[in-house]
Amino acid sequence: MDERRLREMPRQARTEGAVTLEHVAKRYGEHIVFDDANASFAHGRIHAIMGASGQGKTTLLRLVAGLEQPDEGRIEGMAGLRRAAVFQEDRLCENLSVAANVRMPHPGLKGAEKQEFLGRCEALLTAMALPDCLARPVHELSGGMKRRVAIARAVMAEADVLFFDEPLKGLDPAGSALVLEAIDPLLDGKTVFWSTHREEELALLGRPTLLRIGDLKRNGAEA
Ligand SMILES: Nc1ncnc2c1ncn2[C@@H]1O[C@H](COP(=O)(O)OP(=O)(O)OP(=O)(O)O)[C@@H](O)[C@H]1O
Repeated sequence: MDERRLREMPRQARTEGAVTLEHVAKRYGEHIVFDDANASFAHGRIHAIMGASGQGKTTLLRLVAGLEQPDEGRIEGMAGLRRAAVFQEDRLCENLSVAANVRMPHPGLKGAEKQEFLGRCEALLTAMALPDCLARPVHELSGGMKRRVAIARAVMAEADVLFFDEPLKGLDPAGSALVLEAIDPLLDGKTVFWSTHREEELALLGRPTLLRIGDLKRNGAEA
């Protein structure tokens, strides 16, 4: 990987405070996902959200991201913050090139700035073992390659808060380690919500705070 180049990438300022959940309830019909959830997630940290399938990891991320509203209670600490996400589906535009996809959050980039941005994307994708793919249409890529493009797009977006919902799904352990090593400098100082059910990702994430979603259902949690 081109370490020097990655380290030149701009970093976000650390944000003070926390995202808090206060007495949050969320139901789908009769199904109660959260009853009285209370939690605090410090800004500028990586928060690993762990739990078995169906426990509510995606629901939590969607609530904090503002894509769903709680039935009761409040979520504070997100006002005015820029968000980017990798959800379980890649949500890439299949007929567009990789370059066009990673540029989507930056529609105003032109000329030298655009070239400089694409140079940084190329360095990041190369570090993820995806060299020379910027010009390729996304529909030509494998599932694991698309995952990495979706992750690159999110970390290259100028977001304060990043949501990753099982982002390494479908990647083997070596590929997962490579991706995490590559994006690590770009997560610095950002508030990151990272959902997974794989314990081994915790070590790869460095020192994330850990929320087991079962604890959120039972009681308050602070991270
Ligand atoms: N739009 C919806 N309508 C009805 N039920 C839903 C909806 N979204 C989620 N649920 C239910 O809410 C519960 C929590 O779902 P969620 O997707 O948050 O779990 P998860 O922990 O992310 O699971 P996985 O690891 O499988 O992605 C599940 O029982 C699910 O069936």
